[in-house]
This record gives sequence, structure tokens and C-alpha cells, in this order.
Amino acid sequence: MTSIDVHELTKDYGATRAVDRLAFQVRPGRVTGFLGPNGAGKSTTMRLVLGLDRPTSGTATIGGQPYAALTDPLRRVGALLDPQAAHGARTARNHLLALAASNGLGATRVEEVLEETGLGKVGGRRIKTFSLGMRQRLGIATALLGDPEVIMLDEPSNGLDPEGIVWIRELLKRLAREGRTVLVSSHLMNETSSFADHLIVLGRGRLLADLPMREFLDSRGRTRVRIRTTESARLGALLRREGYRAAQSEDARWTVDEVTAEEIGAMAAREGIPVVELTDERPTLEQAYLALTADTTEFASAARTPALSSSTNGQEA
Ligand SMILES: Nc1ncnc2c1ncn2[C@@H]1O[C@H](COP(=O)(O)OP(=O)(O)OP(=O)(O)O)[C@@H](O)[C@H]1O
Repeated sequence: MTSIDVHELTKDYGATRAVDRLAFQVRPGRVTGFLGPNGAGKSTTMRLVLGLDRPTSGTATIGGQPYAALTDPLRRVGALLDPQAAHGARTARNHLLALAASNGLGATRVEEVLEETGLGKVGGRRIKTFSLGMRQRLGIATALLGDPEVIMLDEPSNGLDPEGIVWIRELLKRLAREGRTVLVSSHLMNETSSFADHLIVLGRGRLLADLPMREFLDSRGRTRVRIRTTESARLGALLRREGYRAAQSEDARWTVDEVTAEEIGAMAAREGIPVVELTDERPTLEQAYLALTADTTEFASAARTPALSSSTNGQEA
């Protein structure tokens, strides 16, 4: 099984430190979401792993070897960095056939990836006539061409329509189930939470978090309960009396902080208050992410107020 290992990785562009003593491992068999504000260093890190740029110091290896030392790199690692990179005058099929031929792969594999990415019917069209979503699919087809163990995708959902977004989600999960190492950067938090098992979060080139999605949400977010009753005033009085922090919304629902549905449900039952609706509200990835990265966002708008304001320490490298 092949992992990506980044060790003390640093990259300076003149006076700008894009990546700062970064260390993490991307393991096989799960989808790792790669998050961070604009300019945090995600693309630079991917470029360094793929040998497209040289580190100032430190190492980035795939299965213990730098990318440049891999024999048959297309069969080991598939990547989507820039969907505009393909030559526009070529057809999608010819683009893939040329790549396949120079990497010792057969034409059958080209047809397979065209089908897999939904481009079967448009393989004969010139790439310059493709929409952003179609180019994105072609980029993914290119990444999958060599049936690689390691897959790195930079913003793969970019430009995809809703059907495409569902498709990429299922594809990523399947690739991980097959035991591959899957690293995916994204700015879409809902999307990332739908496919990632593990998260690596960067801020200003540094590692802010490296942990399973579930732990990330539990450690960063606040759990709340939403409860609705036919006796709202009685419930309100009870919550106040018991010292809960609760707020009533317009539709007669109460939101109670730092408590579980079990606890509140049992209390309401004891008091004979009928409960019509009772839900645990888990923190969203967006809330947890904004809380973590609030201090490291280079281009935040002045009006931005993170949904949660817990501190940014803890996982900091
Ligand atoms: N070729 C380059 N020359 C100079 N500076 C660069 C170069 N590439 C990246 N940078 C700088 O390095 C930092 C990290 O950029 P990078 O593109 O890796 O961030 P990112 O996390 O991928 O951002 P985004 O989410 O906006 O794509 C930024 O400050 C960027 O301006």
C-alpha cells in the first residue's frame, strides 16, 4: 500500500513562504480532504509531491520515493491540478490516447476512463469546445488513466453540475474502498464532509489539523439540541429553572446548547411535557473549519464573523 509522506517540507517563493515545515502522511483506504484558505499552500504542496516544483527544504515522497524516482509514474500516481492544461485542438479521446501510448497503456483503457467519467459520447469532440465541467471530467479521466494507487485532485468538483457532484463523491469513496490513497483539495465544505474520512487543514503554509473528520467536528464544534413541544412556555420555564442556555425561535422550537437529545428528552418526559420533535444538531464542517482557520485567513472580508469562535490551538504544529 502506498502513502504520501511529507516531511519538514518548506517552499519559499522569494520572500513568500508558501509551505512552512509541513509534515503529514496521507494513508491508503480513505479519502483525505485537503483544506485551507486561499493561499494556504495546498496547490504548492501538491506540486511539490508531484515533483513539479523543488522544495526549498524537506521531502515529499510517494511510497517512500520522490515522484521523479518512480518508474511508471502514471500507473502509480494520477493527478488533476489544472483542468485547462489539455491541448484544446485535440479531441478528448486523442488527448488520452497520446498519453496512454507514451505510458505503455492500451486504447481499451482510454475507452474505460471516458465511460467512467461520463465522456463516452463526447470523446470525439475537440477539448476547446468543452465546458469547465467537461474539462474537469477529462482531467479526472486523465488522473485515472493509469489505474493508479495514489490519486491527487485539486478542486475536482469545480464547475461540475449537481449530477457531477454526486458522481465525484461516489467515485472518490469507491477509489478509497479499493484501497487507494486519495487526496482531494476543496473549498466546498458540504462537499468535503460528504466524501472525506480524514482531514488535513493548512493555514499560511502550516499544518493546522490532521485528524479524522468525526474527531475534527467533535473537537471544534458545539453540540446543540433542537426541541419542539406543544407546551412551549412550560418547556421554556423548565429550561430556565434547570439552568440551560436555550433560545426560542419563531416557530416555537427551542435550541439548547451543550446538551444531548437524550438528556433533554428524559427531562421533558419526567415533567410530562409532550415532545413533538427532538434532534441532536451536530456542528457542520463549515463551522468547525471557520473556527479553526479564522486567524490564518489571508483574504478574509471585514464583515466575516465565524459561526464558532473557539480558539485555534490544539492541533497546531
Ligand atoms: N509560482 C509562484 N510564485 C510566487 N508565489 C507563489 C507561486 N505559487 C504560489 N505562490 C504563493 O504561495 C502561497 C501559497 O499558494 P497556493 O496556490 O499553494 O495556495 P492554495 O492553498 O492552493 O490556495 P487556493 O485555495 O487559492 O488555490 C500564496 O501566497 C501564493 O501567492
